[in-house]
Amino acid sequence: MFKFKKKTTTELDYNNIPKHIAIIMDGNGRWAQQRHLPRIAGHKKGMNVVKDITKAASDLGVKALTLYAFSTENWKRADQEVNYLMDLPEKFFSTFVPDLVKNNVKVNVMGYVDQLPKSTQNAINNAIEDTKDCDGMILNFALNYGSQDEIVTAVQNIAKKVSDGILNVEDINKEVVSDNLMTSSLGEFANPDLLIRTSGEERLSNFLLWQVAYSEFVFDDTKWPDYTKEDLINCIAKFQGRHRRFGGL
Ligand SMILES: Cc1cc(N2CCCCCC2)n2ncc(-c3ccc(F)cc3)c2n1
Repeated sequence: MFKFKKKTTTELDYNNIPKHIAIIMDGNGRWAQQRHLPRIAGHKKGMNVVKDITKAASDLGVKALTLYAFSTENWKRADQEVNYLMDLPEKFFSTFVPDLVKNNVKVNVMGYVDQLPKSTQNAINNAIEDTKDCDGMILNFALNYGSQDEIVTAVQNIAKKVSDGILNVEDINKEVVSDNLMTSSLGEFANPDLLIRTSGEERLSNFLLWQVAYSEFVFDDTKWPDYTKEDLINCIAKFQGRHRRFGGL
């Protein structure tokens, strides 16, 4: 049931650290279930792993780290679990903002934030304000996010610009679409170089569908609550071990 990991030291090429890493932090519920704990115990442990991996990624020189924290589909879960999850951003920032500032990490949140509880929105806005002058790694939380909704919203915004005479139909291209996605605030780091999904599932689950067109995917069997800096390094090593092509030879 519990796999003991062989300690290995992996050498990374620090000239080829993926600039933007996106992570689907999966396996929290199953981690708790295997230990006969309530699901929220997995989320609680998972939040502490977010802190560890944020620090690890920043130390490794990652420029942007996107974490899939809550999808638009997660509202279907039990009320008790959703209520607990909605408190996590506040809990995270109440203890971690000083560390983020110390590590020069800038907070960004993408998703339909206006649909979240006001207390959650306030915690997010305060953290964004407190870290706005940080110019190190961007910690980008996907919260109440869904890629298909994101694309529909982008199409609606572009159509409005055309009807308002701001944009001509023939001027709509890939850059215009990208500029209207929620990741546009990440600038040159909008598209992940590496997408990691933990706990062995090999699905995108409506995450960054447009942005991952040329990303490398690494699926790690480790459940998120057990994920460590060593696991992140191993995933980056797999990324570095692949010959990356952008559609060319
Ligand atoms: C809903 C949710 C769940 C959540 N889990 C812990 C990580 C595993 C995935 C599920 C549970 N975490 N962890 C951190 C946040 C968070 C989100 C936004 C923000 F601005 C600051 C922190 C979070 N949010």
